[in-house]
Amino acid sequence: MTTKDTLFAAPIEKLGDFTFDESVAEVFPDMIQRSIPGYSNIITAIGMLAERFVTPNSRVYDLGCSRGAATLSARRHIQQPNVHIIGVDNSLPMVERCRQHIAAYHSEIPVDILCEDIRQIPIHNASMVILNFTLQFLPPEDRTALLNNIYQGLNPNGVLVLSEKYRFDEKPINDLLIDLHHQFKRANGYSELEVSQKRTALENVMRTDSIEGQKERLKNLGFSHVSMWFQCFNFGSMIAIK
Ligand SMILES: Nc1ncnc2c1ncn2[C@@H]1O[C@H](C[S@+](CC[C@H]([NH3+])C(=O)[O-])CC(=O)[O-])[C@@H](O)[C@H]1O
Ligand SMILES: O=C(O)C(=O)Cc1ccccc1
Repeated sequence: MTTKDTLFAAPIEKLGDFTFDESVAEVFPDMIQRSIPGYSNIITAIGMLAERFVTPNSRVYDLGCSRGAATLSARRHIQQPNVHIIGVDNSLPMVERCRQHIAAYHSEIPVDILCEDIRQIPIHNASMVILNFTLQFLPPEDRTALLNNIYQGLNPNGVLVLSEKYRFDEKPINDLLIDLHHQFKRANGYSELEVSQKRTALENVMRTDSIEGQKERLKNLGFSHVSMWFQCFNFGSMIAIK
């Protein structure tokens, strides 16, 4: 059912920028599980947070939903009536697989998966918004506007779950955490070549923020409570409550 990620296993002569194309969408569950430390714990916790924060008659947005792992975790745990989940991703190969995956599980809670840019969609009546490793792929200059749109669309006490790869201002710490992440990937079966080719492919498309900068931005937008709830190496997830 899941295809193994070998996309960077052979030497690639002209290494282009990483994109969420057909080949990435096909191997994505294996790729993300072997690449992001704590990924499955974060998916589980998104379900737990949905159970607590999602209110009756409200919406849940999963922005950059890929194949729908966070959407499904949230949907499994929501107990409230009249909730609608909206997943958004601008990669059609992801969206097609996401729709199939979601249709395979029965639930009373409706889910719409939109193939759109998350910078273009209206957000209203949200009790929960999920950005699980998506904001890091937006151009840095577009991030604050999206977070503000989310803030405006959240109901009082609504929650944003924001998971990201982070950079650290102290060089010895940054180097150490990047190195530990690469060791984690090696332990999950990626070769030195796979790690280094993917790192190069991601260089231009994934520009990381600092934890402090992210927290400050969320506070400045008006969020009442902001906290990291998970960190492993240079990956982490925070909650921001309106
Ligand atoms: N501007 C954009 N508009 C819409 N989608 C976008 C945009 N930019 C990137 N994406 C989409 O954001 C997703 C990021 S992956 C999220 C994992 C998922 N949340 C998970 O919980 O499994 C994270 C990763 O690969 O590290 C991809 O599917 C992109 O197509
Ligand atoms: O693989 C990496 O090095 C990452 O930083 C995480 C990741 C996971 C899936 C797609 C793109 C980046």
